Amino acid sequence: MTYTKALTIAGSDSGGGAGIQADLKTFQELEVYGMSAITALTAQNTVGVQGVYPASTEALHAQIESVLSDIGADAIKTGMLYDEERIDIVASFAKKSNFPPLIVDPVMISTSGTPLLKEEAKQAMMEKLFPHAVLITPNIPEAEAMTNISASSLKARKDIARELLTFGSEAVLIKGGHEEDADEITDILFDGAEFHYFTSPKISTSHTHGTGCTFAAAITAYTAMGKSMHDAVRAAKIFVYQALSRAETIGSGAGPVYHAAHRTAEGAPVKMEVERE
Ligand SMILES: Nc1ncnc2c1ncn2[C@@H]1O[C@H](COP(=O)(O)OP(=O)(O)OP(=O)(O)O)[C@@H](O)[C@H]1O
Ligand SMILES: Cc1ncc(CO)c(N)n1
Repeated sequence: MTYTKALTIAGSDSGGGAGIQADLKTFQELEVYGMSAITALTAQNTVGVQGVYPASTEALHAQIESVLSDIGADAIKTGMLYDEERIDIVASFAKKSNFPPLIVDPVMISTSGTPLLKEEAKQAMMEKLFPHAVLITPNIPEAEAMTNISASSLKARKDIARELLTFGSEAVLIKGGHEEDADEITDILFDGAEFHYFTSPKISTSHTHGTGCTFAAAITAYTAMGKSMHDAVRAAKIFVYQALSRAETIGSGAGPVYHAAHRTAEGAPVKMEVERE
């Protein structure tokens, strides 16, 4: 059997719910061989982030070089990148012509409010990394922070998607998990030609830690398998819906999603619509 392989370049979440740990769990659940390059360690649990300890730039460079020069990857994902120096390292690899499809989850701030990317590195991420990505996956606060457009309406979210696409990624996915007072959640995928809407009921739970990482990791795994972007997003949305629907209490705060839920779950109520630009 030949393995399908994926690499995550992200921060470690000691609590196991987000970051590298969520990515590797997701890859494994989807039978994709997972590898990691750690940008920073976080001391983190369900209550918050107690500390952030960046890996040296030398260590980050060496991890990516080790993995790609020997094992290789069918798709790569980034999560927490911490600062511009570390973005530069990732971009120096991503520039190479044989670099695998890159999914950039533009992680900026933890749910509990701790910065995971330095404010001054935001522009560098947009200008230096987005042009190499097949997909970027901002949530609503990240999309707003990158464009200074309030994402309050569907029209505004479409404008945000159009603006973010100008940075050069092949597609943009605006995630709707932060939608307040909603019964349904819609994620919008835009590739310059079509808007695809993926809608599911909103699950009422406070255990949403790691949804964004898990979603982007599942998209990366399905991309590594060779699915089209639309099919990868659809399959990943089902995976994360199932993981959220089975999230149990762990710790005293916002617990993690349950990555193994798809093993026993039967489907998920995800509706899809498409609209031409
Ligand atoms: N309560 C919910 N019910 C159903 N789906 C949800 C819910 N919350 C998030 N999702 C889905 O989970 C995925 C991740 O979206 P979200 O906007 O929460 O990402 P994020 O904010 O980056 O995650 P994180 O909480 O890890 O920072 C999307 O597909 C979104 O639609
Ligand atoms: C390490 C890490 N990456 C990403 C997130 C965002 O969920 C987090 N809380 N921690």
